[in-house]
Amino acid sequence: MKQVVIATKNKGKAKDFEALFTPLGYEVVTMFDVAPDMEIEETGTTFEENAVLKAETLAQALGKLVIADDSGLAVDALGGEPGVYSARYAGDHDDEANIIKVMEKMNEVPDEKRTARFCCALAIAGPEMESHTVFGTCEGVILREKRGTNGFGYDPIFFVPELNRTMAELTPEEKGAISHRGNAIRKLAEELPNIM
Ligand SMILES: O=c1[nH]c(=O)c2ncn([C@@H]3O[C@H](COP(=O)(O)OP(=O)(O)OP(=O)(O)O)[C@@H](O)[C@H]3O)c2[nH]1
Ligand SMILES: [Mg+2]
Repeated sequence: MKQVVIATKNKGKAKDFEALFTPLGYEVVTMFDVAPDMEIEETGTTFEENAVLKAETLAQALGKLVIADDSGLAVDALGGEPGVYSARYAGDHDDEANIIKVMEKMNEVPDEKRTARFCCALAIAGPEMESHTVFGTCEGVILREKRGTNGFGYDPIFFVPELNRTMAELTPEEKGAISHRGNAIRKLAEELPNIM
């Protein structure tokens, strides 16, 4: 089976990528498989910078084509927070603490001002190419309580108006069809013939 290497250690992301790449005939390989001991510090201030950092670091180590994802939640009423700090907003990769922090900060924010978007920068890097990034978003509204158990991160409080469900109430396939990650992957697929 053809493989696609994703520079991630996030199992939720890996599942999202599997839902998107398996139908195309690709096996998703992550850092757990190819570089379990590697730690890549995310020192960038934008999603794009961090995605390139992750993709180039792993591509260089493996001598292979690699895709990386840097993503997060941008809440309008919080001036775009948690943004690039989404994974470490309250506790490091503590989804529950991160959700509680967002909900507490938004306690006084009325329903019509609770708009937000998920953002995803994907970078593709390899030994014989210039790195390239694409960006995908998904618009939604932050709820006052959690709904659903699928997905990861902030999915249970991210309501998608068109589907009348939270991200955590969608199957991986349904999420992929509308998510920031799915939108970014579709853009990358469109641009691939021009960049390689
Ligand atoms: O509810 C969510 N549904 C999503 O679809 C989603 N995508 C991103 N996020 C949040 O943003 C952080 C990314 O930070 P991030 O790009 O640095 O990834 P990460 O540190 O988790 O893994 P890695 O890929 O860096 O190894 C994640 O941890 C989450 O908190 C999401 N939350
Ligand atoms: Mg990270």
